[in-house]
Amino acid sequence: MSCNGKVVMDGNGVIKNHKCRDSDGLKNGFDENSLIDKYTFETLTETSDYLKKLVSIEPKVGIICGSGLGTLADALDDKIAIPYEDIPNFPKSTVKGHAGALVFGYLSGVPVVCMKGRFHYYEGYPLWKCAMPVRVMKLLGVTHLITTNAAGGLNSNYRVGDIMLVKDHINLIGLSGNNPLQGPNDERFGPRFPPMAKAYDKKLLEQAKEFAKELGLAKNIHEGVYTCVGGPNFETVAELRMLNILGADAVGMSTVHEVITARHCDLTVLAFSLITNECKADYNSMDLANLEEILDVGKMRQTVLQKFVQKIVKYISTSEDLQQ
Ligand SMILES: O=P(O)(O)O[C@H]1O[C@H](CO)[C@@H](O)[C@H]1O
Ligand SMILES: Nc1nc2[nH]cnc2c(=O)[nH]1
Repeated sequence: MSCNGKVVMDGNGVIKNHKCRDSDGLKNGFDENSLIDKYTFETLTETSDYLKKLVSIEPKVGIICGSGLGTLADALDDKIAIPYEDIPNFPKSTVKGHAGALVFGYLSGVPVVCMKGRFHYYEGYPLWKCAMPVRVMKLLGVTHLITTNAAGGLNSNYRVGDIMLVKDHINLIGLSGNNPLQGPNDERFGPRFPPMAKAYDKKLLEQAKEFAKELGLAKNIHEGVYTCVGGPNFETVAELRMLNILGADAVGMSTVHEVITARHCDLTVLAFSLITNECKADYNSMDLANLEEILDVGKMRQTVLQKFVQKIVKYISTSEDLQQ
């Protein structure tokens, strides 16, 4: 369970003052030897056990709904929604467009669990905490993660409403020394030094591209590189120019730490961005990104994206190549 005592952490989750450990160092779910106060395997198992007792559905696919994409969870059959505040050790959603519930149910007959609302670094949560639900999904039996986001299009060929399948990422936050896997490594989740060169499953990506075409999105589907910045402010013109030079096609404030955590514990990953705004690296441009417009684009695409995700989930459940 989470700590009720006084804990003072810096922005990276590094503890400054912790007054509520017991002698085994794990009473409150934290590892005493860690400079970073991360949940242990046991703490996360407490969370997954709580959910297993509450819900009989055994999810195979985990879905993370991006900003304005919570309606992906609405398409589930036989839904059971559990508010984050009722789940032990779960953070709370604080951003508009992220409802804050874990939704269990079936998509195309396949048992799934959806995060209707994700956690962002700019909300004040350290990266490991933003990504902790991915480990809970793993402990629930999930083998595949579909993570989605709203993102600004850096690639000049991208238009609002397009979908970018993520083929790779640039972990800007990680390259500057902040990573969800920081701190002691628990081999029960995965290795100390996980490779990230093939983080996004190529076969799943190719298949998703075909599904997008079947849904009439041939002109709107791309594959590209996503980059995650800390936020919450949108980028300056100089920053957009830098991101273009780095080779990023879309920019957002999420997803990368989830994918790293998922690959670390060997989940197969598909990620896609809904391009909600075009990032104009031009001082004369009058287009300024704003949340309302971003959420509107999610609404505009909700029906087709529900069908898109349904097709992907069905494919995951039937494709032998993807069985783990
Ligand atoms: O990445 P998701 O959660 O879709 O949200 C994106 O949209 C928000 C900005 O409006 C930011 O949180 C950005 O990361
Ligand atoms: N950082 C960032 N996140 C976004 N999410 C949606 N659009 C944007 C954007 O332009 N920049």
